[in-house]
Amino acid sequence: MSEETRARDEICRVGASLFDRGLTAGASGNISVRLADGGWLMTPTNVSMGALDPARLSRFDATGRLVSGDAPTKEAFLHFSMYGERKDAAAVVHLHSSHATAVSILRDVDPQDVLPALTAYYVMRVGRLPLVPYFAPGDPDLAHAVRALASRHHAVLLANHGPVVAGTSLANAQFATEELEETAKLFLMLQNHALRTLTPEQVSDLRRRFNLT
Ligand SMILES: O=C(O)[C@@H](O)C(=O)COP(=O)(O)O
Ligand SMILES: [Zn+2]
Repeated sequence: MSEETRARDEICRVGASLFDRGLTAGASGNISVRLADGGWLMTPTNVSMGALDPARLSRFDATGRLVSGDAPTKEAFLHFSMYGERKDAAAVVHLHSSHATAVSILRDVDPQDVLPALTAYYVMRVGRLPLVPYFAPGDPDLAHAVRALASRHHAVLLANHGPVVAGTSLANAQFATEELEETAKLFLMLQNHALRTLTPEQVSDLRRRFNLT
């Protein structure tokens, strides 16, 4: 089986898994994968993550030209922004997962780092999470705003919208997105409770141990 065939199947399998577990509803969310020839596969616009067809994914060549498949996600430029700034990114996942999206709507969060270091696994998979100011979905200014953060952050939270996460593989992007969602859920459960978050020393220790940037 070719690398591209495997990538097509993996995108559809991951999309169905995310959809079936309620991590993005309706036709929300999008996924992309960078291929070895420098091109990309992206999910088409207006399609449920639960009903993706490997043969209909949007295929771009290495110059970013659409060469086959259905019309791509309206966030194609946002995905390209991530890849442009992160040479190690092999995949990008964007969801409207409920808890992360709820946090993206809270008024009093730190826009430099929206979620506290609640657990070690969150620090290991996500790290710092900046809030991208609100722009309409598909607005080129949204892609520009993500580009401005992407060299320093593989995960960002779009205000009043949802998370965007890059990974060195589709599995890593998926796992980090799921960890972000679980941490957002904990954060909301713990509102109005006194927290004992990880200390800066504990976070630095994790960064050293696991070679995190
Ligand atoms: O929120 C939106 O409209 C997009 O960001 C999205 O999640 C789904 O759009 P398409 O990928 O164009 O279907
Ligand atoms: Zn969206």
